[in-house]
Amino acid sequence: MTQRIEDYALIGDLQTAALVGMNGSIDWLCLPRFDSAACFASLLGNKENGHWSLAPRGASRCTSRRYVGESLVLESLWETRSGTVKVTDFMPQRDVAPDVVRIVEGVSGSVEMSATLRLRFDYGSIVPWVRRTDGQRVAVAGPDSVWLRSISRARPVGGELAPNEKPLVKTWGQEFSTCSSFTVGAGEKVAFVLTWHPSHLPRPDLVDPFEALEHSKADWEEWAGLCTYKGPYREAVVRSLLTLKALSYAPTGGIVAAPTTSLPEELGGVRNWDYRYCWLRDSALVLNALLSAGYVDEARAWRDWLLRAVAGDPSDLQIMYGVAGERRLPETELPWLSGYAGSRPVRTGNEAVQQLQLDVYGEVIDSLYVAREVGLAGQPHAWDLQLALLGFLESKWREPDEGLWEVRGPRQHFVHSKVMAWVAADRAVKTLEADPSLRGDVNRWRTMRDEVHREVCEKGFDPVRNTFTQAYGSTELDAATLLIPRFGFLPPEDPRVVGTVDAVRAELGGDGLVHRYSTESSSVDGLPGGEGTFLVCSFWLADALLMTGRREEATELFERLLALCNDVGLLAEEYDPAIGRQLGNFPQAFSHIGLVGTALALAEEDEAG
Ligand SMILES: OC[C@H]1O[C@H](O[C@H]2O[C@H](CO)[C@@H](O)[C@H](O)[C@H]2O)[C@H](O)[C@@H](O)[C@@H]1O
Repeated sequence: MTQRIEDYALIGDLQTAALVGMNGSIDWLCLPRFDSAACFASLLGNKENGHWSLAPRGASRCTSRRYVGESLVLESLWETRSGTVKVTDFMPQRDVAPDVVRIVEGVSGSVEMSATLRLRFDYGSIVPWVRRTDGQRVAVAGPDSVWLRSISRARPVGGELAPNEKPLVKTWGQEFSTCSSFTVGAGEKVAFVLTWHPSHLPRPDLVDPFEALEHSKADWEEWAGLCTYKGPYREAVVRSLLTLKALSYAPTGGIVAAPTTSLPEELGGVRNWDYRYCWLRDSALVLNALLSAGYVDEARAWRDWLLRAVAGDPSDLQIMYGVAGERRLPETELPWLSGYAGSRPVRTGNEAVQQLQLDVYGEVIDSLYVAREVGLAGQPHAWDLQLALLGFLESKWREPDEGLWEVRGPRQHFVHSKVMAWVAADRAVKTLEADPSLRGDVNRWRTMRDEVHREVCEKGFDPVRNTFTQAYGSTELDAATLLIPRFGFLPPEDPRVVGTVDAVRAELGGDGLVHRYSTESSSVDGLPGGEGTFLVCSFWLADALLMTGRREEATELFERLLALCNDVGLLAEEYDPAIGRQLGNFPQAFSHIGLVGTALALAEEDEAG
């Protein structure tokens, strides 16, 4: 595909999401859930793998676009020689069936529009059987059916328009696609509604696109209005929060790491992973970000999702689950897709599900601790769960693991994993100290906390270079060690913290941003090739600079990162400064969590004087 990753904008309905390009093409859409097979997969291949384009005839890129207010309703403006049109794209919050609505509105003059709907089920591999019924087009293949309907509406502009003057949408089949053409004048509107439905069920109820638009705007605006953050960079913060909300799966409270799979971490490379699942780590951090902006309902929904997902023996805890808590996420490759910019393989599922990542215990226990601190009423079994997780961690923390970066090389004693084991024990101690009525032996967790601390400082710190290392006995560095002061493992003014911040910046820096670790040798992650700078790590660097008293540098870095957001405020996982492009899955929760965290930290510092 020729579109850059940052040329896409996100629309979604809290169960799945679509990517709309600046060229007017929806190139990614999985129905009915985030992790369902895509029916538009040209993002990871070519036009034949499914897309839905809608643009003025002959135009290749919209003039400008924006989200309407604080919503996920996308408005693209197309100025052409003959006139101007506005295209509004959104997914109404779901009643039963998922819909994608596209409304074309004439702004001035008269514009000839053309549209091509090429549905290819099962990630671009299955051409459906398309027929016309009840004035609609329906595409059917196996379990899937998709209905397409167009509705025209003329609005009087300086005079009455007779019904037969409504824009006429001509639709025809061509090359196993549905094509349309029509002309819109000022004030006229043409809406398309695409609806997915299980193919064995009768035709779904139809939504009114114009009413749905008003509801969608109102729903998103109402949600955004609950944000308690009023400080600087509010617009970027709210956009990030809306994006995080859009990554949550409303029926269960699960939160996906990103709505895409296999957007590459290196153009043409193999680091292409499926992020349409709920990582405990990513979700716990999303939760903290939402809580910090006043969103307690989401925290409750995720806490309840967590309790259901991890129910059972703590030794069976997985580092990620499906959106409804599914445990099997087998990794496979889709050989028929050529990959984004030729980056193969395209994968679905994620083998990292099998890994031991000790940090997740710390992240989960910390987020439940934060939730309790901000007043989320505890559930009796939430504390039982934490005790079970702590018991398991107590028996495991001395073992090597795959760490938060999910390396596919050999297990190591990752410093960040151990620090997060310390966090788990520390939060248990604090919880029991605050509420002695809770079941548990506070001294047991104090002992564990002290032992982990001692070991990390002895084995994970290089006194010669004055920095924490990536793993015990390793000479590699890791940007995750920037989190040491944030989680309270050491105070920010500790010389070992300051030394680590400087060393990470010097050795992992890339044009002012940071890589998560060095990929020069594949011995760490077991993968060939390299990757871009990691955006959440760059936000962590800004946080660490702020905490260590370098406010000006922190602000400068934060503003640099803000400038990397695309035109509608979205960030992928990584950024390659050499080619000036976003890389990796998009939009990624991690990056937006980073943005919210740093903005709020800067504001807090301001307030503190
Ligand atoms: O780099 C190799 C690994 O990359 C992915 O993991 C990354 O994304 C996760 C979801 O945001 C995040 O939790 C993790 O910290 C990141 O390293 C991929 O999912 C892995 O399969 C892969 O081994």
